[in-house]
Amino acid sequence: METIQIHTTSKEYPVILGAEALTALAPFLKEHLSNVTKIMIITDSNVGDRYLNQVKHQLGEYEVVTHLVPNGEKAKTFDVFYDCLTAALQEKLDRKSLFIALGGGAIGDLCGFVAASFMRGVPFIQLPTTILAHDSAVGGKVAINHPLGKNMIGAFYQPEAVIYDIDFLQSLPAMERRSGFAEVMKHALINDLHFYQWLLTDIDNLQTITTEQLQECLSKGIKVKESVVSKDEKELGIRAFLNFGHTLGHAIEAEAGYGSITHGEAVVIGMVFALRLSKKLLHLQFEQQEFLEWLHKLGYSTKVPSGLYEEKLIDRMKQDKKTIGQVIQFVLLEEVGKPVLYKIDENVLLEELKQFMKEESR
Ligand SMILES: NC(=O)c1ccc[n+]([C@@H]2O[C@H](COP(=O)([O-])OP(=O)(O)OC[C@H]3O[C@@H](n4cnc5c(N)ncnc54)[C@H](O)[C@@H]3O)[C@@H](O)[C@H]2O)c1
Ligand SMILES: O=C(O)C(=O)C[C@@H](O)[C@H](O)[C@H](O)COP(=O)(O)O
Ligand SMILES: [Zn+2]
Repeated sequence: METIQIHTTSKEYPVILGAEALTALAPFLKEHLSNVTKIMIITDSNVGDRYLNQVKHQLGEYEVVTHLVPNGEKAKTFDVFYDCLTAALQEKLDRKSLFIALGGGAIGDLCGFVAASFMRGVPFIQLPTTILAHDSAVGGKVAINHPLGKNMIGAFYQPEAVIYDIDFLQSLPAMERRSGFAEVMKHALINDLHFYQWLLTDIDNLQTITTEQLQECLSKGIKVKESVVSKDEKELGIRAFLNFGHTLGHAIEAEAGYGSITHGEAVVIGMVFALRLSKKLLHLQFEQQEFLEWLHKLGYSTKVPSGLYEEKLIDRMKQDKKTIGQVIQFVLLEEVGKPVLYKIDENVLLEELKQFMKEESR
């Protein structure tokens, strides 16, 4: 088991990562949150059916209630958010109560926002169950979606701890492995050429990846994230680099309908496009073909899903949180490990996107 300490301006907390990390939960509560009155676990049925009893067993001496929400992106809606708050009030949670997010990024984002809002803020702990959550559980971005844009309603609100038991990852379906691994690639590409090269040479199958390799990927990814959020918790500057691949990725998710493509699979398409722009506009030296072949071998599609239109995607990008005064901004790379935020003219972007969608659909 490994502990990675996250330092942000508002809070410091540990990520406890490894096999059987769940056993660290009760000792953590005893040491740091000894006066907890009640615990509400927010989870979904995919995760709850498999792991809820194990978690409850660890919490034997506490008063625990569970609130079940829809699986996946359907959890990040106003209605579900409202229902969580209603359940918390009905269960008489108070300011000394604790929320636990048991699940992937959707559960973490929702539960974190519930915790941030309930009585103006009560503590929460993240128990991630997906690869993707090495990203989402760290750094304190919590949010729900609006039909007009991804993660539009939310807060920066840090957890008390992230307890990341990698035994939970064994039941992840292939599509969710791909989704999560996309954020591992992102962390490598924006921060560390050696990390990227190691991924490219050592990881060729996400189903047979070893526990050691997986833990190494998660640990390295979390350290990249820590190095960014410790300097810029609220995205006043460099935190935007963590949005590499997301300008187009989020537009695809919203335009396709939340949940019809996984977050990571949309981000992969966004990264491919951002790398292409980086080569064209910033003369990035990068073996794009090698990257594409690796992605295809791992099972990713690098095409924008059919039925989506360039103009509509551009409209979505104009509502991206990085867009200021209607000017779209992309995270591009000058080099692998050297990201920049780049303002891009809408007409240039439209032409590039048209070309990309034409070539990638061949
Ligand atoms: N806050 C952040 O910084 C941040 C970072 C990246 C992504 N996100 C958000 O995270 C969300 C995606 O998270 P995700 O990829 O973890 O997906 P998810 O939480 O939607 O989970 C994906 C699916 O896998 C199931 N599942 C989860 N764990 C499982 C397990 N161990 N075994 C079997 N099934 C399991 C879930 O029930 C769900 O159906 C998106 O909404 C994205 O916007 C947030
Ligand atoms: O932590 C961040 O900052 C990120 O950008 C991480 C992203 O992987 C994540 O998808 C995040 O939720 C996107 O944030 P948003 O502000 O663009 O909604
Ligand atoms: Zn993301």
